[in-house]
Amino acid sequence: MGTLPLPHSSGKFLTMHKRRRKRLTTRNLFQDHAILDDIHHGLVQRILDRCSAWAFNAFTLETVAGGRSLPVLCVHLFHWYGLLEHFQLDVVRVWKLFTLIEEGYHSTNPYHNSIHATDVTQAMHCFLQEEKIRRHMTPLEIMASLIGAVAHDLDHPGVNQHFLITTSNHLAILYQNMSVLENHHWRSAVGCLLESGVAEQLSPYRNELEQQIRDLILATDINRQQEFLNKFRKHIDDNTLDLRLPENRQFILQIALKCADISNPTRPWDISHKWSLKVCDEFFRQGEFERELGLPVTSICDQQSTSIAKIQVGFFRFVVTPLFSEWHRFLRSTLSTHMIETLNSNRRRWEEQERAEQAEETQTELSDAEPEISEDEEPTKRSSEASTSLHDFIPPPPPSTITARRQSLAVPTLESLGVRRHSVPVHMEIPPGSPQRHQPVLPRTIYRRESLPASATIRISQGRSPVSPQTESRASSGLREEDELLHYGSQSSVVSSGSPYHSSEEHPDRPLSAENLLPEPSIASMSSSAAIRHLTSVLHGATDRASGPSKCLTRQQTFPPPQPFMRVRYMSATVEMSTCPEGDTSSQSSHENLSQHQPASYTIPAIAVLSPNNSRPPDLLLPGESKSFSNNNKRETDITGSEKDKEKRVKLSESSGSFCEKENMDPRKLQTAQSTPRRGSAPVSLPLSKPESSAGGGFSASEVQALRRGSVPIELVHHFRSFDEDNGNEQPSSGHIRNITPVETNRTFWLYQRRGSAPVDLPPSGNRYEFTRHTSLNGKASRGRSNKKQLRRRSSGGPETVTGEGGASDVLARFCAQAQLHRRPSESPDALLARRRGSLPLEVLAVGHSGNRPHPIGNSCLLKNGGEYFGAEMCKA
Ligand SMILES: Nc1ncnc2c1ncn2[C@@H]1O[C@@H]2COP(=O)(O)O[C@H]2[C@H]1O
Ligand SMILES: [Zn+2]
Repeated sequence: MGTLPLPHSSGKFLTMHKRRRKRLTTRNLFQDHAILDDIHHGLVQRILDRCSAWAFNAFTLETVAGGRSLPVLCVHLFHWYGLLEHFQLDVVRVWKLFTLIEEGYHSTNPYHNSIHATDVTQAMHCFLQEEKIRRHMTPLEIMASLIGAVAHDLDHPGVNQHFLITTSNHLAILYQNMSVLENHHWRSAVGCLLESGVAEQLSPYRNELEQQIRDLILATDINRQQEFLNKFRKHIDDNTLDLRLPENRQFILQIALKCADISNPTRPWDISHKWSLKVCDEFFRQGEFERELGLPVTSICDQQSTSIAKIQVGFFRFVVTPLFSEWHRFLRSTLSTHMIETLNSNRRRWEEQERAEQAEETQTELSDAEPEISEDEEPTKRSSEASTSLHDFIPPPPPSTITARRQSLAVPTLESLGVRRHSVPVHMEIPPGSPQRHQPVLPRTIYRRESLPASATIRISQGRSPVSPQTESRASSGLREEDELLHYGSQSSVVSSGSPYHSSEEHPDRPLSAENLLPEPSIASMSSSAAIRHLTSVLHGATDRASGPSKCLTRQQTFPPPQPFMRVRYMSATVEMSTCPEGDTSSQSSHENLSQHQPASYTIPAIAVLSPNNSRPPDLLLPGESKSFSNNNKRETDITGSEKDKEKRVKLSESSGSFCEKENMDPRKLQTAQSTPRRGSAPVSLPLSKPESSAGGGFSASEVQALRRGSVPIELVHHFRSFDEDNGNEQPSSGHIRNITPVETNRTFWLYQRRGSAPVDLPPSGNRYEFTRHTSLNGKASRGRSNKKQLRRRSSGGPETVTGEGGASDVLARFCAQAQLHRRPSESPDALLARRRGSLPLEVLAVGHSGNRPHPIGNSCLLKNGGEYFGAEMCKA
């Protein structure tokens, strides 16, 4: 057997440090004047005001927040719960934390992107508001829940654990095939906490916080569904969930996050449907990767043999309904009743669609001449016809899994070494040099054969290959060989010595490489063996040290350091900030390593400059009377503390100088820009002449149209109409849009110039530009990037662009009117132009701009207004 010149493990693992970054939001608009704003402040506020409603639409928030729904929602919630005040957190660091998390999501994933994180976090927030839960939770638990929810899929590569194991991805090796993704998500979350400096501010609580986040994120491993469900059922049966006990609270939060993670089927149909399409898009994309790699295609990822409706019916039936039934049994609330009803109604719609598809298929089959099916083809055909089964979603654990389940990062046992699963199909005997390696030479059945322990390999290869009579009959009943084989340990972990294909060190020529086939090298490329050793030692070292959260593991330690310029975008002032304040000497070598790449100092986002005071608005405090909150917390609400704080932040802002406008620019151009500061979101080529006087000293509509770039996507109008209808509000939507609470002009942040939204290198406005969506089905658009200058949306698959035709001008006019509202009376048009309003005076939106008073924990305000939770039917009822 010759050696195959395959790309071996020197590939870069492009995860958080080097993925394509979100770009500035620029929407598609085929009009002479660019009239789109990054952020629609009033709309953002309006959505945030209703973010406790189950009808929440994360896609809409993503659109109106200019692709920043994640930090906008999270900072808002942190403030709303009073966590900033309670833990004396610097809002700048908190903003940075959520920005890092947002950046850590792959915007190219159709489903596992930052909008999913926003959605899950909002669902978690709704659950935290449930009376049964709310009254027991401590601030630390609330904070852990929010961070756990928002980071629960951080740096998700858009393929599942099975794919990572099959392609011997270094993460699978690092985490020994156990909750591979979930382990990675929580380690990445810890990295963000450290890098943002929030961990430093939380040092008294850090161990506990990290532990809670870990428990929460690891619980989202869908492979552990049955384990949690059984335990949950038993608790409810025995009535043993006394939430005064911390361990019970932790367990309920785990269940809550699991529910939040798969709550999309319980959302109103239009939202739920959209999520269904997105998740299937991602499944099918993985199926394409598998096919390209010549791997057996995972059944639910095989677009040729299944359908979206089939997947949904299976998922609703086998995964969501069992969990939500128990969740409802536990909560017995209006919300849980509503969720179950919506789930059932959505499920009926998918079942209907599935029936229609089947009827169509039958008709086609009847009208076509039936081709003869050979014996060999039979199983494939049958399996493709079979409906989705439980094990397509949740592989059954091996018998010993529940009791002997290995903790993440546990040292492998001899037994586990003995049962290592090969990462190639056991029947696949393709010589290393063969060009067939990269071709789908296997008969395209859905049988997975790659995950066998050595013993099983032998047994099966000696038997009637590839399908035993038993499995054949299972296949015809919708179950597959893989279901059987999974009992050999799909969850059994592995570190590997036995496998000829395992270690990149011993076998640099990998039998299969995804690296050169996949458009996103982040999915499949491998770390070098040295890197793996290093990573493992860092992680194991960290675990061993504290048998808990690591003190000094930063993202830079886990992966190569971020390129410095990537951070600059978010910065305007520079402060010295140690990434590892504890200075744990045991990890010094890693730090030394890193320091070579790391910039000596960290910077803080422009918001410190934009609004020095908004980190602690006086009206948004956690209620002192909350009993649970007084536990183990040293709240300082005295004036001295506040003053000190203010001073500290003002200092930060002073040091920032005039950099505040430049976070959206290519840092290489910063210097030039300093002398010619940008002036907001108008296209740079737009002549900024002073308009003729108009009535009331403002702009005429056409002038404003020429000057503003903002507009609102048409579908937002529909959204607000339907949102209000859903919530039993009869006011027409146009009225709502006109009545959006205007930004209060006396707010501090209006004193600051807005941050621009037009990329500085935008070509002159006379040209027509090509705008592209960031993602498309199967990410193809993003793969075939041309050299042309393209403006990409920052958001990933949020609701779409607006063309500015027809109704858009109407909407625009209203927004122009709003623009006038925002003016200060004495302000000249030039001053208006000079003021920059876009790019998120971030928490300003979420915090400073809040029209409503908060609903702190312990306050039953939201529950009183129960209609806010639900859609129209509930309200009417
Ligand atoms: N509507 C859906 N249809 C099918 N699978 C889903 C759906 N929603 C979520 N999932 C799956 O459930 C998993 C829950 O954990 P993840 O978010 O990691 O990945 C999710 C998807 O794989
Ligand atoms: Zn998820």
